[in-house]
Amino acid sequence: MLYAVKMDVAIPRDLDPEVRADTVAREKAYSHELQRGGEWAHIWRIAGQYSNISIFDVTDNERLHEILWNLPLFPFMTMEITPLAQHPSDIAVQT
Ligand SMILES: O=C(O)CC1=CCC(=O)O1
Repeated sequence: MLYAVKMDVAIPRDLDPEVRADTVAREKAYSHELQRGGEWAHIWRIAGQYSNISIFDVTDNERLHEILWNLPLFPFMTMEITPLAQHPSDIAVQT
């Protein structure tokens, strides 16, 4: 199942700089691991914002929840999740 996830990051300005750097580094490593495994299919920066739009290719809602819940930056994010279905006009899937 495919999902588009918009993640808006808001790290408190008074967070200890070492904790911030460690959390961001762990977020990157976690994301890379999931990208290599194929479940985090795309990640795009939204220009001018500390936000991204990502595409996840996962088995079900529970797996998506598990992935998102375990993001190191999860406590500092708000998310908007959109389930995706094939579009009938997509030439890649027309028969
Ligand atoms: O910077 C972001 O948009 C948050 C984030 C998600 C994966 C990652 O490495 O950073």
